[in-house]
Amino acid sequence: MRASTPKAVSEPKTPGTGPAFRLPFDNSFFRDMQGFYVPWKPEPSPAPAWVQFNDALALELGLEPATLKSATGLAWLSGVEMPAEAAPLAQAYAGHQFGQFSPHLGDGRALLLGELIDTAGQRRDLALKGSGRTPFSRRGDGKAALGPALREYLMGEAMHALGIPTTRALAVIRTGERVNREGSPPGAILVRVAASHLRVGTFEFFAAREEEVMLRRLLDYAVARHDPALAKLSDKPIPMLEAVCERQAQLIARWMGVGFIHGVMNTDNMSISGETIDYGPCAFMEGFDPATVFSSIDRQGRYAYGQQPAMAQWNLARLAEALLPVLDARDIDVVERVEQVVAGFAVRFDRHWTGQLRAKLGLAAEEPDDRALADDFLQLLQREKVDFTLAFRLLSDAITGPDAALHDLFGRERPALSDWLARWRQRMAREGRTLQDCAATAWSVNPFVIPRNHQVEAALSSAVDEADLGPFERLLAVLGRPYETVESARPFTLPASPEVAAAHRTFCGT
Ligand SMILES: Nc1ncnc2c1ncn2[C@@H]1O[C@H](COP(=O)(O)OP(=O)(O)OP(=O)(O)O)[C@@H](O)[C@H]1O
Ligand SMILES: [Mg+2]
Repeated sequence: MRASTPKAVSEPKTPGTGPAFRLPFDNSFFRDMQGFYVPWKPEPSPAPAWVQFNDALALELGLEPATLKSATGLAWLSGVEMPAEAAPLAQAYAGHQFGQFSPHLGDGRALLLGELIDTAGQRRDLALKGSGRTPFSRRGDGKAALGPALREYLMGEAMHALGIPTTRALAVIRTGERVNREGSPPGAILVRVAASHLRVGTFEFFAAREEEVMLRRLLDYAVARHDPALAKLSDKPIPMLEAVCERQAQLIARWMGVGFIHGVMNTDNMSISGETIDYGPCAFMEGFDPATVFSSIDRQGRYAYGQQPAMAQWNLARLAEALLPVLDARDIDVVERVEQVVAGFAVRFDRHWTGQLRAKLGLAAEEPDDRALADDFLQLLQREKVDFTLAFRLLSDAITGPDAALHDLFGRERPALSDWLARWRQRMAREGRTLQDCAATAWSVNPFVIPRNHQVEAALSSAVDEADLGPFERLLAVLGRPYETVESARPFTLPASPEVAAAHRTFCGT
């Protein structure tokens, strides 16, 4: 650990001695993991310019925003020049994409620049996405368009503010060239910060090549980085698999608690660290329906909202398979134990999901019928495709306030809602806590505002088509305080559905 490295990047400049500041990288992956990557340089951006810079994240990394936002900082993060201590590399990985195995994916448009130790002592990757072709690019151009880069920035910040583990963006930079996509949009680089870029697909890459020694090294590296408490065990694969299952079970329950649909839960987009990674065609669900899909490429609904736990488990089974070569072959029960761990994901998820739902209903005590109570509410939502976020927020408000707005939202299901509310209130009376406390529980997990797709798209089209970042920045600011009732943010709580929006507007006066 290099926690004692100067926190800020500023250092006094002595004329003629090079840059006035540094990025204090400590590149464990480059150092320890030869054979897992190709050293590679980004393509220099022809005319780079900042589009977004994340001051708060820079500070978390121990970097001075003002210093990094200099011309030198821009050159470093746009491929024009490499910071002295960077060791840029493209990582190898494979992956199951929509069920099909691709043995050779890897960073086709991304590069790990290096690792930084943040102010909390955590190791974080600093990577570029959209920085040009690499040996893994296949037929791709190695580029990213400005719209999707800004989308990833916004979604990552929204998830972070919601308290959900996620990769985040330090910056979005225009490269100064147009990319070969529909409408020839501006090209961009997303500067991404992650607990690591180890994916389920990283293990699959070496398992498919039957590289047992490499798999062992990868396992040791992943454990040292994400589960150091397990590092001393002589037999690490099963405990590591359990730890990854636990993190994914928590993550998927948190996603579903805010209506998040990842959209491309391929094994190459599932992180070993338990962070959300790759905000491709993701979105937040509005009207509640577990079959909701956002991605046009997901025609079968494989990654629909309600499929996410099953798909996470499927991906974890692929991780388990990839670990088989490093399991103790003398242990005849080993396959059975691995199967139990993967099957155990469902139990872990269920526990976290029940916990989420309980909190969403304002409950803290545990009663056996809580899950049925919550499921009945979800069924009511599903019948009329009621807006998921509004319903739970208005339900939270109804704990200590009036419930007229909630009734309006349920349309024809109002009588059924009244019956359900009566049951819920009886249950809450047994909490042994004040209603204010119950409301505080509910408000802490039921966001007031989420990134609604129609608003995200409008903000992105202003940014990309009209070079007006105002709407994007206003949305970003609102999403930074998702659980607070901020009166000026009411317009951002409106769903896409005109009927629901109209009813809500009437009620809220927005
Ligand atoms: N424009 C591109 N050029 C080259 N390779 C690409 C391009 N777009 C995607 N790929 C590669 O295709 C594979 C799957 O892409 P996917 O969209 O899941 O990842 P990504 O969004 O590029 O990156 P990440 O998962 O790091 O966020 C990856 O190997 C990725 O590097
Ligand atoms: Mg990806």
